[in-house]
Amino acid sequence: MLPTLRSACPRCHKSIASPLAAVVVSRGYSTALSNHDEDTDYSESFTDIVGELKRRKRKADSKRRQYGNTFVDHILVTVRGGKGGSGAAALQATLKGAGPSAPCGGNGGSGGSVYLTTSPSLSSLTTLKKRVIGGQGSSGSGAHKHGKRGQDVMITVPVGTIVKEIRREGEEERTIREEEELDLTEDELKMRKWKRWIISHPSAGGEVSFQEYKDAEILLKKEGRWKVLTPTFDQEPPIELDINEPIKEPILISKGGLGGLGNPFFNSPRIASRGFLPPIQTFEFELKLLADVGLVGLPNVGKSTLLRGLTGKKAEIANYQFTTLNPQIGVVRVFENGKWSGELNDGVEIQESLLEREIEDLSRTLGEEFPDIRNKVGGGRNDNVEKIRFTLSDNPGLLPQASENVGLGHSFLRSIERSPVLVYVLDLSKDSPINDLLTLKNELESYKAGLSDRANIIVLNKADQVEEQIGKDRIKEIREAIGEKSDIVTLSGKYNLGIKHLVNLLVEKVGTARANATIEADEKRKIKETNTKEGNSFGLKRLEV
Ligand SMILES: Nc1nc2c(ncn2[C@@H]2O[C@H](COP(=O)(O)OP(=O)(O)OP(=O)(O)O)[C@@H](O)[C@H]2O)c(=O)[nH]1
Ligand SMILES: [Mg+2]
Repeated sequence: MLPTLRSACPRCHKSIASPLAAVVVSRGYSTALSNHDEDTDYSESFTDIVGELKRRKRKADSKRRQYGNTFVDHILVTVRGGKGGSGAAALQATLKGAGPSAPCGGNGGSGGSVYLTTSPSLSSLTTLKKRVIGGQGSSGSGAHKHGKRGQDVMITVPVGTIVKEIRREGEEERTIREEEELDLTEDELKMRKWKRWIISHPSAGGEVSFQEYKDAEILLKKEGRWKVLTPTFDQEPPIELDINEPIKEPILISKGGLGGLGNPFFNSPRIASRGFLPPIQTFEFELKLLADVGLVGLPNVGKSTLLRGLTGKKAEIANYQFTTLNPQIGVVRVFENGKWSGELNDGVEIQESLLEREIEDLSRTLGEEFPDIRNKVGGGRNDNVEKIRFTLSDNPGLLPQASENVGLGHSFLRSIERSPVLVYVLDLSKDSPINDLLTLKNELESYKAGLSDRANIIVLNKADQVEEQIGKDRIKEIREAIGEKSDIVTLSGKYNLGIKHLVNLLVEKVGTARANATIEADEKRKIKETNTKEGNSFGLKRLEV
């Protein structure tokens, strides 16, 4: 049953029973509105929407052809803070014969740093660049003008990302290593090093002398500005972060280099120093989605619709395969009165997202309030006391041979593997949902032994589209194939029917999974404590001698 929502035609502003009807008109199905002007062509005003539909379908198709390159859950990123700008060796302009001009070179600006933060809108590492470099500080110039600071750069990741620094190498070490192969004299090596860190202006008074360089080095060392080697992992442990909750203050992972000093700082006006080049760090980013419940199903069976019905989160829904390209996580809040966060008013249909957007666009055009498609639980917010809250991930559709990395393949299986409760979602309106179930089981099992049994809730969706007897036969067939060990829930995600039973089952399974996890963690802690007492903190028992 479609909801009856009041709206009006965008052209003539005549009242139409439902905005859905207006959309139907827009697509040329004018028979649906027989009492409306027949010679009016409404289709033009919606061509952009139809175009958008085509564009999205093309996008989904091309993503599918890329065989899973869209969901990135593991990536190596090289990061470097920005280089500091150089100091300037400038002299103040003086009148002819007025004596020596004073040094007036400004300092270089320091380089921008690289920070890490989280965003709730991300559910993949796709947006990460492979190289991230802080902005370079600009050089100082005459008249004591200091250079500008380089721009900071932010790396944004989803919650659930593990970040590990796996390599760190400074420019200085690399140069020293290369020089070792050149067979240079000590003086030559010294001169090369000075030239790396000091800018000299030999224009007036011939070459800059050894002594001038030496003095500059002593001064820079005194100021802590002489380039020291990058600390190794033993000296300064690598950065390791397990991001389980949103980051409040961005975390610094790579500091920008200090700017160089201008010539007023040195004994010789012909000398200034260069800005620092921070070391290159390689980070490994891995996304582990932290959902209590994972939905597993072939494409287009209604997983995203179910996520919406359970969580109220606006997941992408459309009637073509691979609408969902990245896992989506929503929070299911279940209240003491039996309601849950995504629960809708009775009879309200969960729309395909495009259709929903059309309705909202129409309301916007007409300056009306948005139709209340996503009603929240109950009227008053304080009516409900929360009983349990858990997360649920809607995953991209699984394809046969996913375990051999076909479709979104391994990356997606890796993420569902982490959910302690798995739910198979099948389309009951298809001829043989049992075959789909066997395909899913087979893929999970081939990926990891025992994983297929973890999914012990089977959701048979789209029950509204099946004749009663045919539906019963299909359910019977599935029950016979799987035995009594799994729960079967027949429902219609789209029309919000039968979901309550699923919510109750999920509450029970998530509760059990959490209790088991607590027991396991307790046991591990106890073993660790015993081992620490008896042996050492690495869990190795001390041998009796
Ligand atoms: N009749 C009916 N249609 C449904 C039901 N659930 C979902 N649909 C429709 O099925 C189509 C696919 O739904 P989605 O929720 O996008 O399916 P999905 O499994 O997330 O698809 P992918 O993201 O491509 O894997 C949409 O047109 C939904 O409106 C249902 O219970 N009954
Ligand atoms: Mg989907």
